Amino acid sequence: MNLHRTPSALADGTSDADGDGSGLDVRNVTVTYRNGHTALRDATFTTPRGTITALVGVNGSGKSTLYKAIMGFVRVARGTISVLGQSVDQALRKNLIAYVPQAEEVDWNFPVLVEDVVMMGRYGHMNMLRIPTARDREAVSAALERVGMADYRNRQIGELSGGQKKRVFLARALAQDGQVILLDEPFTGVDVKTEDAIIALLKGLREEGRVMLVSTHNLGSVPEFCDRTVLVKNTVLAYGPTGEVFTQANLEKAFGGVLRHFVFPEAEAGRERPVSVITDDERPFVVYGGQEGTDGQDDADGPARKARRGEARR
Ligand SMILES: Nc1ncnc2c1ncn2[C@@H]1O[C@H](COP(=O)(O)OP(=O)(O)OP(=O)(O)O)[C@@H](O)[C@H]1O
Repeated sequence: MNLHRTPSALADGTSDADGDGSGLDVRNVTVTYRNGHTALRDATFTTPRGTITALVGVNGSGKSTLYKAIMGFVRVARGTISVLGQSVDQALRKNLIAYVPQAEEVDWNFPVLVEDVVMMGRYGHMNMLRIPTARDREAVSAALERVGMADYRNRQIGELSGGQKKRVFLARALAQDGQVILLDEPFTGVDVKTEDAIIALLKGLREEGRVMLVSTHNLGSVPEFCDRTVLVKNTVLAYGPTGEVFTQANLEKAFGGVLRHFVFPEAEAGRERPVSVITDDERPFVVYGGQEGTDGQDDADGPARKARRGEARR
């Protein structure tokens, strides 16, 4: 767990379009809303390029506030945020930050076609008249193809299922060519197949060196695809590699009594270790004998996958 890293931003806040190779650097950030409520206090974490980071915390812990700060939607009262070695303003001007919203944030009655939603990702690349070029159209087609939604491009967005809508917003982030992609609870209301498809896509984007921040309540899926974790509770409680941060003790600190936590001390046939199930959601995080993650004695599917699919044996 790395709590005190050297800031990776360049001293003058500038660098080339791709940044200096550093990822996201949030340092001592405090956000106070107009009503005087301080939603985030002295929050610090850093995550490099080519990573997927889980943002985990209870409702109201400050995850969305952190996203708003990274997107420049709220004023940061204290602290600094550096995006690929640049200030938030510079990163926004270069379209480096993309956001995939929660379904509830969108007015689905607004009549707009799928391809138009994805084209919105290109706005920052267009001039003031917003007339799409061949390159913009190609980017939209490629993004829709990549998320498996090419056949839906002329459908109204409001007619799609929850999982399909999520994919369309992911396509918008891809069309934008965002290098830092903030995903707000991408798995809420999606089935396991779509979740797997989204995870596969995120892993591909990680290979391309992008930075993904994923807020999620699906604790069971975090060790499976998030190499890093940030635990939020009005501040950042801990951050770093998931193997170090995503522990039972830390989760209890982050969730307090909010988590449902079952311990099954009796060994199952052939098992000698207790089994803990930690969940604030229908897909739990399972701890075997105090060890999280993979279990050599398990079958090939592994406990994390079973947990995610709600197949943890009880
Ligand atoms: N515009 C606002 N004005 C005042 N307080 C706000 C505002 N937006 C959020 N808050 C408060 O700030 C705190 C953090 O809210 P935030 O939306 O960041 O939580 P969250 O972790 O994203 O929650 P969830 O998991 O429910 O999405 C909450 O107490 C919330 O009531």
